[in-house]
Amino acid sequence: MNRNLQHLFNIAQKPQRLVVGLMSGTSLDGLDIALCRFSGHGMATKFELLEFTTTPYAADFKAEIQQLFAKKIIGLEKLTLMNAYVGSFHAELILAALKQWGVSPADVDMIASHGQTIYHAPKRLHGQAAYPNATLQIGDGDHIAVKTGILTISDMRQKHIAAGGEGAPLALYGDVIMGSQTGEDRILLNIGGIANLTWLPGNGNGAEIICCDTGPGNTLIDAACRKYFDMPYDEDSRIALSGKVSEALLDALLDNPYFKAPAPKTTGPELFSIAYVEKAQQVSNTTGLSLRDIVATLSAFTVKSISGFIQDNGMQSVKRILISGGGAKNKFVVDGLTAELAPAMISDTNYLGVNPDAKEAILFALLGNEALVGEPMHIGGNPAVLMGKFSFAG
Ligand SMILES: Nc1ncnc2c1ncn2[C@@H]1O[C@H](COP(=O)(O)OP(=O)(O)OP(=O)(O)O)[C@@H](O)[C@H]1O
Ligand SMILES: CC(=O)N[C@H]1[C@@H]2OC[C@@H](O2)[C@@H](O)[C@@H]1O[C@H](C)C(=O)O
Repeated sequence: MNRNLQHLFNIAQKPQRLVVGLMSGTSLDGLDIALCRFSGHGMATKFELLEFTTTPYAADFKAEIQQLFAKKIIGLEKLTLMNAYVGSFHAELILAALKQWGVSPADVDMIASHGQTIYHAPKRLHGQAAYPNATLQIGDGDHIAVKTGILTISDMRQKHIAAGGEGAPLALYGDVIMGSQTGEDRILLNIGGIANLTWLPGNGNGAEIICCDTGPGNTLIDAACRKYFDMPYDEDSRIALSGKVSEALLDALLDNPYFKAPAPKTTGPELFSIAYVEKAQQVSNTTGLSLRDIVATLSAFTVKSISGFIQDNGMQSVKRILISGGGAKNKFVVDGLTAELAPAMISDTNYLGVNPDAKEAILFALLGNEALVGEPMHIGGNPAVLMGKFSFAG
């Protein structure tokens, strides 16, 4: 047997596997690196998070990504260079993390890499009938595999699209495994740049499970903090808590067909950008609003788009909401959700033994494990496919 196939076969036969999961999200705050140990697959998956770190991106790297990020028109040379560069850079960050943890690359069975989303274009956003749903993550897996010497799986979203999905949210497959609880209606809510949630009804009926992007999470709050306060984000919601919500602007922000479209649906900063906010300000005659009131209103927008989705989609019986992602630290948002969705109990995914900051990196490690040893999961009408492309080190 060819040695690469033999290597795959050997790893798939092991009772346990060490997998590094990577996530670099829309917030561009850094690379999340999770070292996990897996056994089993599907609903019988057992995993343990052994190590986790977020390696922050330096300002110049962020600026380079931002030249491409969510932009309709960019330089093709820059894109080509960055595809290779991001893969190679992520490999360096993984090697540094492994060194710090005292783990030899030879002991890691697989890296599962999300890559960096630079453009997300579901049909509802690009609106071009002849073209399918599309999404693009850069940071080629071959560069990670060759530089680290570790088998790498990457580019997970394309198969989801090929099988009829929008390429997201892939959280569905991990949330069903990590969060289902017979007898309790639950929601797993990730508040990253974009917010997404998975509805897990306690009756165990897979056909009723919904996984969907609800709209902006932190992306607009972050963009306003960058633009108006020269700060990367609203730490501990200090700015929002010092401002006042403008109901007129909030109504204008919520007035978009995205919020009325049926689930499942996905979105990104391609739609929810500062331009979106400025247009809503014009429509609602609120261009004179104080900068603090804008941040307060954008924070309320995150709350209302999440709570509105839950109320409009028949999830009012939810007993427990478990939050992950950086938005779990946004007091304004969490308090707002608690008030809107009472009497649901709101906490974070520590309740499940899952570090809320690491959850998405764990998800990609889990999807890699599924691709290697699992079977396609049939959850309602969602694509039932094993996702990702294998890159061999040699
Ligand atoms: N102490 C804090 N107070 C308020 N907000 C915070 C705090 N810490 C982090 N955040 C928010 O969390 C964001 C980072 O979240 P996260 O890492 O989950 O995003 P991401 O993974 O890039 O996004 P996505 O899931 O959309 O890909 C920051 O940009 C900030 O908005
Ligand atoms: C295209 C893309 O990168 N989408 C991200 C983004 O960040 C949050 C939300 O939008 C979600 O749909 C998705 O990521 C998570 C990990 C997912 O697929 O579940």
